[in-house]
Amino acid sequence: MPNARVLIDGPSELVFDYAIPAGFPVQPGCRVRVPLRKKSATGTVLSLAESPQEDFALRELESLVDPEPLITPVLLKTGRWIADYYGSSLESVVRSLLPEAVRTEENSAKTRRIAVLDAPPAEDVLAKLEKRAARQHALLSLLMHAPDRRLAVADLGEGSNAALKALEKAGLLRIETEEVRRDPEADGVEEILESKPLVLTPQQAKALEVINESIATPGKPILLLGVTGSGKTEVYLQAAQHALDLGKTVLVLVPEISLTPQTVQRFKARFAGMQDKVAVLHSNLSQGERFDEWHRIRKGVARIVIGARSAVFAPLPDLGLILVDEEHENSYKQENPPRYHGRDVAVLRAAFEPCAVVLGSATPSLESWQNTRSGKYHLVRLDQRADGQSMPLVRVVDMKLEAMKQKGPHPILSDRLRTALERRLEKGEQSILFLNRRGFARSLQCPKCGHVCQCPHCAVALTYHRTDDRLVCHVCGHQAVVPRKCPECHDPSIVLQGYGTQKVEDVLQRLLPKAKFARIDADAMRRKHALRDTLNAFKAHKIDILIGTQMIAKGLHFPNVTLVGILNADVGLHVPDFRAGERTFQLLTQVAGRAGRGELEGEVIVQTFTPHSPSIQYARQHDFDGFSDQELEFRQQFSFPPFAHCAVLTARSTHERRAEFTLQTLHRRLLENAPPHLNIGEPLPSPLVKSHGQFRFQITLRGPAARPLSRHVQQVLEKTSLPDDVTVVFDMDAQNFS
Ligand SMILES: Nc1ncnc2c1ncn2[C@@H]1O[C@H](COP(=O)(O)OP(=O)(O)OP(=O)(O)O)[C@@H](O)[C@H]1O
Ligand SMILES: [Zn+2]
Ligand SMILES: [Zn+2]
Repeated sequence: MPNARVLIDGPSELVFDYAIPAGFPVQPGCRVRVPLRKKSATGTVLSLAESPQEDFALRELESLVDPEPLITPVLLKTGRWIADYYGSSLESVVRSLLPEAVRTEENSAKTRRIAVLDAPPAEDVLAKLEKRAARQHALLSLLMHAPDRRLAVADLGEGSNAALKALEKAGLLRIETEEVRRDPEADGVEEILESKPLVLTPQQAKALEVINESIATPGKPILLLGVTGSGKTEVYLQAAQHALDLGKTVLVLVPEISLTPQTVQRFKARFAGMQDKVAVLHSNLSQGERFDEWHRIRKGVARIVIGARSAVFAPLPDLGLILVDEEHENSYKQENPPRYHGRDVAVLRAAFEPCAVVLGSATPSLESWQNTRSGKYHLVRLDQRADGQSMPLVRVVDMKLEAMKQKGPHPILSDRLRTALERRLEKGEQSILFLNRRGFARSLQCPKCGHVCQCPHCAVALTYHRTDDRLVCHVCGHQAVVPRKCPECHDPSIVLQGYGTQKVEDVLQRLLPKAKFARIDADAMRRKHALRDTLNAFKAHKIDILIGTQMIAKGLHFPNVTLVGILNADVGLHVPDFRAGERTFQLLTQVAGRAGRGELEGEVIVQTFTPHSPSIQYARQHDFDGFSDQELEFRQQFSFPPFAHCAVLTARSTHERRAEFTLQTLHRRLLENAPPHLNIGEPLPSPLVKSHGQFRFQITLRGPAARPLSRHVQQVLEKTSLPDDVTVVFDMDAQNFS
């Protein structure tokens, strides 16, 4: 007799085996009620298996919570693959498959009572009631004229209960219970106008045809490489419509819901006619809303689901199409267990379903690109802008020369960019200024001794925030007062180095006093709806110049923007990560792509201290092929992805020595019986040596095949007992090397 292995709900990750009573239709993925100590609890069946020891009697399952398994067989299969590939516990995977809100019973469906009139009452009954029971008569008349002859009891007024009871007893009406959807959009202030499909360009039509064929007969994953403004979104919309027309459902993944308001908006607008069939899964849904949306999806009521990474597990039945927008974004990689890559899981799920899957980007990841070269993926290109506009002209300004000219080490604005901004103001056109923030914040440095104010917990420079005159750590949030003199040498002339978006805004305000500015960065966008409001104001041309960080690089479309300035293009190049060049190329191409998206021609000005770096030069020429050719050569030469799988093993502890020692032990064991061609790096301090009060050491592993690498590390971890105060993290296909 097999037993059921059950993951008990609750934070403690308990897993127990239970005997299955005869005739109980239990399957993996079922929700069950089980005895636990002296109480009963709920949980999820992970698997059915013979227990190794038969000598003690297992307790029996009490009951099934839902008659059918909540986790579909395809998702359970996907989950097992994730657990194996990424070296995560199956429990952590099940937690992703069934969100907390769905597993907790308190969130059970919300219901309300409805009075239903199946048929209008006979004339004489009505007449009698009119004389003897005015209240009952009034209720019946109300119901007779209500839509579908149904009314919520709560809407009938306080004093109606007795009358309702009497009518129900007399068999004149029924009271039934109905589920109420906790609708996250219910208080929606946004009015959505339905958009109509556009007539496609020949390239778009060809792309749509390939996708539609794949919806009918799922085959290889499709990589849609379309330059910025080529109309990828329109292709997604029409492909989604096609899948719906065939009675199938659609899953749309975006990098982050809050950062892609325009993409989400366009899906809402196109499917405005069936708004109750669209589910948008954001991170700020209440538990009740999440519960309801999940069940609407599971039952097939919601036909299109839009969400970030974790929506890849949305339990859509009859899935016909998965769209992964901006597939190159590293926010698809989950940085907590299970550390899966949402795009890769989407491809896998599509193979299991089977259904069509489309990965779209203007700057595909080199992993996906290499998959088209090796024939694993099908490549479809859109190499022209949909509105026939040319790609914007990109000029590169050497800031070393500018620094000499302006006689200061950190010029913010070159003469060329300033003149260009002025010209736009005169013509009533809009501009976007982009500031690359990675590793380049505003820090406090002593000009005499060079001391930099650092976070005591993270060993990174603290950033100055003017609004509250404080120093803040951008890793852990630690705050400190601004010193009036250098803590090291007591010199009072301690000064600010570098600049942030605030500084840029101040300088510009001085140089261009007539212009209206707005800032988009994590600080300015903390207020709810701040991003949406600012973007709307920009669209309505209440703002001339928008200044922002990474947050403005994605999917924005403003026809009146003719100038994009990139203030410090090369900052991201100087980080210890083999993808630094790729990231810089992607960012520059995406940001440059915001210019010239309307009738007017666009111009891009890139300020850099390293004007000849390949990432900048290829981005300047909009040359993805050129960039990827030379970058792939470098990757192949040094055995980096996509020619190898790369993983990071990190040990963290508040005790520096213990973290280091643990990692050295693991390193020794990894070297024993290693699979062939596995490259095991030396144990080293992580680039971010200390974070949140913990010291960090790491080993980078590279190997030609994923499974042998992942299994080898898992085997070593299983047979090594770790000290309690050391945490070891295994990150397969790591995206983050800090
Ligand atoms: N067939 C078409 N005819 C006319 N206009 C179109 C067509 N397809 C798309 N457009 C318009 O072209 C503009 C750019 O399209 P869209 O934003 O879909 O491009 P994209 O490839 O998704 O861009 P990005 O990757 O830069 O976000 C939009 O205003 C869109 O409405
Ligand atoms: Zn810190
Ligand atoms: Zn000093």
